[in-house]
Amino acid sequence: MRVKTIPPIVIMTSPPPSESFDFSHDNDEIAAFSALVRSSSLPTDDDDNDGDAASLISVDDERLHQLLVAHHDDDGTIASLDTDNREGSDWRHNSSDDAHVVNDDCGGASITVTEPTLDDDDDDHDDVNEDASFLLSPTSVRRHAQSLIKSNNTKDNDVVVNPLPSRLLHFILHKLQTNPVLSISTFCMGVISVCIWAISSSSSSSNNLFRVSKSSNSCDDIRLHKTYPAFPAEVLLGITAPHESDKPIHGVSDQSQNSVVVKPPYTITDFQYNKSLTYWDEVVGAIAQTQRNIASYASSAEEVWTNLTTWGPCYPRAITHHHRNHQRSSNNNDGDDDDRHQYLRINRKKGLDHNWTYIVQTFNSYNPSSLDENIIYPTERISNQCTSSSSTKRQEPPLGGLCRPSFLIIGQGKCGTSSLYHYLTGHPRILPAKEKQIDYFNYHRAMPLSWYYSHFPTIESFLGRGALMTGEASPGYMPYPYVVEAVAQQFSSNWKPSAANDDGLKGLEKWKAIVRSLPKIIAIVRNPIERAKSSYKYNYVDPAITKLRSGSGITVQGKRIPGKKSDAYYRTNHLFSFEELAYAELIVLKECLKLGGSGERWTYDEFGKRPAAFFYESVRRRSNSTSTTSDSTTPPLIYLDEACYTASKSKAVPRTQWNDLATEHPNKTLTLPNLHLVQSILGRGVYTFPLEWWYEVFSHVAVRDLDHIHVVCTEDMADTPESTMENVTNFLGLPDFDFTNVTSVGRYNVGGHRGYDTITKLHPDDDENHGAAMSEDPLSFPHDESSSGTADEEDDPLLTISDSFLNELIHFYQPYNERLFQLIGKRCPW
Ligand SMILES: Nc1ncnc2c1ncn2[C@@H]1O[C@H](COP(=O)(O)OS(=O)(=O)O)[C@@H](OP(=O)(O)O)[C@H]1O
Repeated sequence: MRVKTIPPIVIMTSPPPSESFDFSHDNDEIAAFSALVRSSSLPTDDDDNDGDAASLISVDDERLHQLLVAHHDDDGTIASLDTDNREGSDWRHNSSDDAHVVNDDCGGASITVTEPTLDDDDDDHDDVNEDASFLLSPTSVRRHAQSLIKSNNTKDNDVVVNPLPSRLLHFILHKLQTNPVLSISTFCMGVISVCIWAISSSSSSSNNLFRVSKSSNSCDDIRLHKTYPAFPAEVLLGITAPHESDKPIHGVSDQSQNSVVVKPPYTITDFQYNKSLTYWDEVVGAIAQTQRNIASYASSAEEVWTNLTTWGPCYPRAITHHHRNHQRSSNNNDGDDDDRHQYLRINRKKGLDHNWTYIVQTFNSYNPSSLDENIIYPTERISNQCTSSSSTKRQEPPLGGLCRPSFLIIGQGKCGTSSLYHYLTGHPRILPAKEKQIDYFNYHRAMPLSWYYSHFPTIESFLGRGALMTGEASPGYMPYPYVVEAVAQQFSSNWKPSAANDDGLKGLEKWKAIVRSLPKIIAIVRNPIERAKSSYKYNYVDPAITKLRSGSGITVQGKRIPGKKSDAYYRTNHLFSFEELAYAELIVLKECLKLGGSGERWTYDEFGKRPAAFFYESVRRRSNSTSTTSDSTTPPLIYLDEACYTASKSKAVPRTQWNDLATEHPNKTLTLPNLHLVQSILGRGVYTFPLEWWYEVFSHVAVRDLDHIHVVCTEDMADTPESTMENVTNFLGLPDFDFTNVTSVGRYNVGGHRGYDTITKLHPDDDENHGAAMSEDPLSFPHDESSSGTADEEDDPLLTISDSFLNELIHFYQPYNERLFQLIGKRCPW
């Protein structure tokens, strides 16, 4: 039987109006609804046939809307789902005029469908507005289901209606009743996931736990991997998988059929052996507690709610602003707890008055093309409340329901961070951020933390998808010690770099605990000469040509450079070659990075003389140590980006390192803003210096069992992508996953700056656009294995390097590369 891919609608029945909830009670309405399902032609799975079943019907929400509207006159059913205004969980009220009760003609039970509001725009949106109800008779439900079958031109057995134990539904509804606004999404997502699981498990004679149809043209779409609906709800809700004996198999695609078969890639046992997961204890604790609660049927709403809304890296769902007013004044996250209890107290009383009987929740989880809608992000971006003042930061909006990143890909820029990010988020247990690069810790630090977290999926997405983590990739993090400091202090207020040295073992234990609370750090490094060429193109050639072409008033020697000329014209007349720029920088770097050079002095002055400086002790310790380097000829910690590049000479010569160049080639001295990174096309490839600051915080020689930083070689990602990704996965403590389908899609952001999300297929024949993209882009350089150069690019005179300069570069980088390999404990092939 083929399972339909249309999004499911969950129709749930209400709990009895009693505060002490009896899970074994079979509500009349459930029985009536079960009868309704049985009396329809749809198959059910109520094995013991005792009516202990409510039903889940897969139906497209748009379709349902149409159907409901269509039936309005027939039987008085009101259909007022406001599909226009719905985005994520942002459901809106319907007008009370639209609601009225229907006398049903099937089983004597009338069914009220109440649409909850989760409209975050409204401060006072805590209660479900009963006026917003719309009403649906059992007859119309059946009719809708039947017409749906017809309208979709499917065979009967394409729609599967499965029962869920009514006590489970009672249980869930009870939660909704006691805390409707806050927990509704969580539970609906859980139930939807259960439905999917139930549907697929009953519909397949094989061991498949999930089946997701593949849309015709999406099979090659990497994003498909992010739509796997495997989920923890089955574990969470205490439901055992049907094939317990099956060891879980990690996400597998069955390409032979028109479907992708996915098995949940982990079970609770995976967690038990995977201690490296930062929040392992929380996850296991939440699962275990929830299972116990369900098993005993004696849990309090608070307990279960807490467990379900504190998932892995997510903060408990915050209370609405309205209820925050009731709490004692508190600006920190602990306020959430007070809020919750207060809210529950109020709502438990109120809950009795709620006439919740059915909730319709739609969730469009299976359409790969609408991936972005599938991930429920916070409905409101909080940027409007932000200013740069630190007092504003103290009044952080609550973090409830938001999730923090568990890993940061910190760079280096032009080393394949886009590919690494996309490959990694192809793992079914990782949810992507709203965008690859958030740049919070370098550019947007003044924004509240909630702004940062609003770029990540919410707790509902985590629960619904069975995700274990999310993360981002901002290459602008790596070069800056102040970013290391910001990350450490953001996630742990106790951090100080010397913690591990404070008082022997105790200090070390303290340090471990602190580091475990930080996101894991992933860095990627590439042959520095190749990186430099990529940067030259991205940071210099492309922006310069774009600007020149636009004729935006760039002058040389007082004369305006004409716009709309050919690229070749600009390259020949107005651009420095790679070698020219790199040579100028090399002189500066050599002086800066020598033992006792300006970099060492500058860094010591900046950090080693101010006890309040975050890295004070690190800098002093390392400057006294003779064993920090492999060859004793390179200096200790250097803040390369700040220390090595001198200030502007003039507007026309923004770096004094370009002084000679400007004199020799006045026609190429462009007064362009945003060429600042060109100062460090070579420097950013001396990876050891920026990384050592990160290692000061995230690694410790004495603690081999706790490495919180992992470095990937770009060339390994190019040559052996699957095993490279497997290493990253192991580092993150995630279940194994076969990345073949993810990495074989191609590479991201190839050739200058095509966009972080733009894929270039590995074999040009596979990609119609590839050729076009490359022919637009004749400027490039001789590439190594990891790059994507073409013969055309290799001919570009701007990129030609003399043998002597190439050797000089190799010689320059060699000691720093060795020092890097010693730091990271492995060698890259350069
Ligand atoms: N899988 C894989 N293996 C090897 N190399 C790869 C891979 N994916 C991307 N790339 C190359 O990485 C360069 C882009 O790096 P980033 O995405 O980090 O750039 S950015 O800093 O975010 O702008 C860019 O380099 P250039 O093409 O030389 O510019 C990409 O081609």
